[in-house]
Amino acid sequence: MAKRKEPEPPANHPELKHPSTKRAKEVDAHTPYEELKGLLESQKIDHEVKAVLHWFRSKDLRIHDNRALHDASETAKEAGAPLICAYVHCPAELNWHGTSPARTDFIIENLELMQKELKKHDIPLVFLEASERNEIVPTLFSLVRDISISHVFANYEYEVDELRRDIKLLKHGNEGNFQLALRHDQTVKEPLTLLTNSGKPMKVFTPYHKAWCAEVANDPTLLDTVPAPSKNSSDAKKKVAKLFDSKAPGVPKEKQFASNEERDGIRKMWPAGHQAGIDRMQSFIDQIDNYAATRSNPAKNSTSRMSPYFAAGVVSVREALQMVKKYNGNSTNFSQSAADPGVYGWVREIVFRELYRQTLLDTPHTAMNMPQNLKFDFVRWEEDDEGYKRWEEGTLGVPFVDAGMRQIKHEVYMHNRLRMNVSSYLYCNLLINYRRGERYFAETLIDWDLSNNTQGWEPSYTVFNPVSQAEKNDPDGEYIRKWVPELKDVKGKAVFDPYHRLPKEEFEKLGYPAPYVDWSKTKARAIERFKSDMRDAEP
Ligand SMILES: Cc1cc2nc3c(=O)[nH]c(=O)nc-3n(C[C@H](O)[C@H](O)[C@H](O)COP(=O)(O)OP(=O)(O)OC[C@H]3O[C@@H](n4cnc5c(N)ncnc54)[C@H](O)[C@@H]3O)c2cc1C
Repeated sequence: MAKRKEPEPPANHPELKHPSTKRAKEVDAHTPYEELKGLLESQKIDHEVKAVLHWFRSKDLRIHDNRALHDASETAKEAGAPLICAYVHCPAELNWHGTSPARTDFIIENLELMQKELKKHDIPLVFLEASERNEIVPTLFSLVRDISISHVFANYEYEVDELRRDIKLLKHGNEGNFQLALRHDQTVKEPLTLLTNSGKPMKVFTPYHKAWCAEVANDPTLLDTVPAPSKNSSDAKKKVAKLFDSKAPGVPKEKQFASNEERDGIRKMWPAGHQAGIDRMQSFIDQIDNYAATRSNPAKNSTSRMSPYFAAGVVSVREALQMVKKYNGNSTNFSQSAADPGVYGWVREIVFRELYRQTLLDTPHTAMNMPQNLKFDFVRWEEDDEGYKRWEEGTLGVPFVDAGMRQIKHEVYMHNRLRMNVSSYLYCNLLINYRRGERYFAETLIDWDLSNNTQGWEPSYTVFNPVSQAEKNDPDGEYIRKWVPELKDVKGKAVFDPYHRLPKEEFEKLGYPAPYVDWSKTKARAIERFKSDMRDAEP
């Protein structure tokens, strides 16, 4: 039998472009992470410390408990050399990832606050601008050369392109006489260190979670945090005096909010800054008891809403877990048998985040617009622009899904239960390429995070039923009534499925659409399509 071909992405949707499954497997077999690690190990490391640079990227925007920044500071202090910080702003990079206006603004606001904080430590934060993605390294390199930096520190970013960028920097280092040091900072357990008995990185959540809990219970130092950097000495400060008045980058035109009113509303909802993140975490701990019982009920607002702070690294997960540890009787045993259900449940979500980073390094093709299960690349998706439009505006006639899609528009955030439901509806019931939804999330969310998002969007055969999901998780219909005002006066269980549960005349008065597709029929269509298209697929 002829080998089935992967369908070509349609030309009018460049965001759907991706490499072949063959290329994906090649990258998995020779990962850029391995290459980078090898190059780091073979570096010359006898440079005299003249000036030290910490390069902030968009995932470590804090000065507290920042591993690379701390080590940069210690290196500079020991040698009496100046410490300088830099951030390279690259609008093309924001476009490449589809970063939302909200996340762009959040990043820039945090950078401005950090610049002020660092100034109090007599450390300059220099803003550089690279017009194109391939200009990022040369732009940083010119700063390194201009001020004779001997040591560059940064925290690892685990996405393929970001690893390749660091490989490029390292090659410059070898030519340009500086040394590069990268630190693992995003997680508690370093990715690729929780292994199966046969020595392979764990992939399955339950064993990973069990192993993670055991390690953290036995070794509380895994949660140790490091202090903010030391002040530059007055001599060191003098040497870098001209770098203190660097101006924060402006928001690129295509990343601006529609209005100042919208911007102000979002900034109020998601205030920037480390202290704002810590305050939010503290308010969450005050009600963490409710988490186990109501975390899946989107009306109860009982999750932490810490995701934007974790995604941009404004607060580290170690700092957050130190606070949880205090609540947990000063114990780092977060397993089910030892911790309160709220604590156990919340830490479990952090562990998902950790596993997803391990997965990103283990199967880097997941950062290349390719599904984890490569067979899904063989599915023929529907080109249903009307269906997509209704999905995005929240007018599918499916209350739970529509409510979620309206929440994301207003809050640049969506409750996890809804993320699960709206994604399933898009690629199962509408049979629209899941990549379109993944991209829309990136373009809208303030908490966009490549590994959480791509793995959240990983297609599967599970088709969520939005009516029973709503009945179970939003039992009073409060969330639906809040976000879909057309249904606010609908009484009782009719709110979950008004088209089928109200008399025709009553339904017609609501001004709310009938379901765009039939759930049962489209569920059967999706299963059939997945089965038939993946049957002979040989990625
Ligand atoms: C389709 C889909 C897309 C998603 N896209 C993103 C994304 O772009 N960015 C993002 O941070 N999360 C994403 N998630 C995961 C999850 O929905 C959010 O992290 C969570 O809703 C954030 O709210 P919270 O901070 O109140 O979570 P809490 O319940 O308080 O959880 C605490 C933290 O744990 C992590 N976490 C929680 N749930 C998950 C999860 N399922 N997977 C991985 N980490 C988790 C987050 O960092 C979160 O802040 C996605 C999930 C799905 C199903």
